[in-house]
Amino acid sequence: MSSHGDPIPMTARQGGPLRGEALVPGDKSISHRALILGAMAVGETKISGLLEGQDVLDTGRAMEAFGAEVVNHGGGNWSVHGVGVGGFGEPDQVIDCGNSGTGVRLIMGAAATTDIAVTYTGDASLNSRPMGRVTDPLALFGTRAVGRAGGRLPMTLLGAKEPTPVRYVVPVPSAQVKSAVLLAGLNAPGETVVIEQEATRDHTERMLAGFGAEVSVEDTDEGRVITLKGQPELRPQTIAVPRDPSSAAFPVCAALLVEGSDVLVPNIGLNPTRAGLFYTLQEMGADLTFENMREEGGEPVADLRARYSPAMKGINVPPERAASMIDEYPVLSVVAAFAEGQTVMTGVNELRVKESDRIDAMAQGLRAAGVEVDEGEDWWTVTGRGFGQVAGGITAESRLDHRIAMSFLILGLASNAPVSVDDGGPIATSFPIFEDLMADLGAQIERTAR
Ligand SMILES: O=C(O)C1=C[C@@H](OP(=O)(O)O)[C@@H](O)[C@H](O)C1
Ligand SMILES: C=C(OP(=O)(O)O)C(=O)O
Repeated sequence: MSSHGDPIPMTARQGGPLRGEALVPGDKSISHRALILGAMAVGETKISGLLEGQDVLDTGRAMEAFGAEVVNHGGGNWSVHGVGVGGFGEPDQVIDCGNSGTGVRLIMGAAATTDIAVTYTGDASLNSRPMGRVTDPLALFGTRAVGRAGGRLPMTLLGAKEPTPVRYVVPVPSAQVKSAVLLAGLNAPGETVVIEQEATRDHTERMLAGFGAEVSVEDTDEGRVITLKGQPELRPQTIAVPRDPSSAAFPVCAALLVEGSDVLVPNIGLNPTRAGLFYTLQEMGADLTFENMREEGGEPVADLRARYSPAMKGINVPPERAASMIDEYPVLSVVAAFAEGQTVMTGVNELRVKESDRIDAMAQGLRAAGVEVDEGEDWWTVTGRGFGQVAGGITAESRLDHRIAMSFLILGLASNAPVSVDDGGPIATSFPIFEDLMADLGAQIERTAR
């Protein structure tokens, strides 16, 4: 994958307005889940609009290593011939999940309750991220894990021989942890119960129900209680993946910041557990509208229209909204740099354990670009300089983190001097068409000579 290869330095600079339609690729979270549940069903699942980013391709290869047949029919159409719950075979090679936390954590869960030994690894970013948050609950099923110090990859998981169902209160707001436990629960007899205190993205619950599992969700004083009946036969599905709101965030924020812009981003998944950024931008005064609201495949979708919005103001982003926009804080911090007044972001410790420490990565680059940023362990603030007042003129480190690379390039489209990133390679993990899509809108982003 490109983030393993030579760095791809890139530079963004001011140009004319951004205009047109931005057809962003399929949702990354839903794409991973479609491949994994397809591999756990009996028969052929058909997927259209699959994200063909490296993270998802790595998950597809992993499903093949477990014995599923994964076929690319072209044009975003894929099929997965599954081996059934409990049908995973032992891979004869290490499972390399590249840069993807979602990939490795969900796959660990899916394989944890089958009696096979699996070794996982990833790139330097993934191998520095904590896996104990997943292997701790998987141990309750009877799975054993041996990895590097601090629960880091590479790591081998010995699947439970006789899995027992689990009741688990998720200690951090993480859809990856919740999903790993639910996927492990699929091959445990009886009921697995997962309780989350803060609602996180619910694609796993929705898709499990779609594949015919018995799954119920109840809001109680203890939190959101998800109950799954183990050992179902999953029925293959036809899945149309909606476009990714987390990718849409980049052309949307660019349009808000670049003078004269008017961009339509059609058919975006607006699941409420994902849409927090768009409500935050509206509260800041963005000219952002949801057109043609509708339901598709059980998920709310709309066309987003974003226009240049030079009167945005900083706000306090409520901590209870964090999970619904967790991947969007880096690009929000860029918008906040142009707004008037301070933007306060609290309840965001999780940002420190993503592909990079995202608070530190954005704070360092924004400060170098002339923006005041203050931070604590689980909060940060950006003091907006106003439109036309952000200096830029930096080269930011992307730290093997696609969202950091794209966020700094968006900064460069509106700052006074160009902004470069040392490596745009990681962008291909989630948004492989980013450069072409932005160029079609009129953005001045180019690869720079090293
Ligand atoms: O479940 C998922 O698909 C994801 C969950 C989130 O991670 P956490 O579970 O670590 O919050 C998010 O950051 C990631 O991009 C995708
Ligand atoms: C955090 C992210 O992904 P993952 O955890 O799957 O690596 C992301 O895409 O922003």
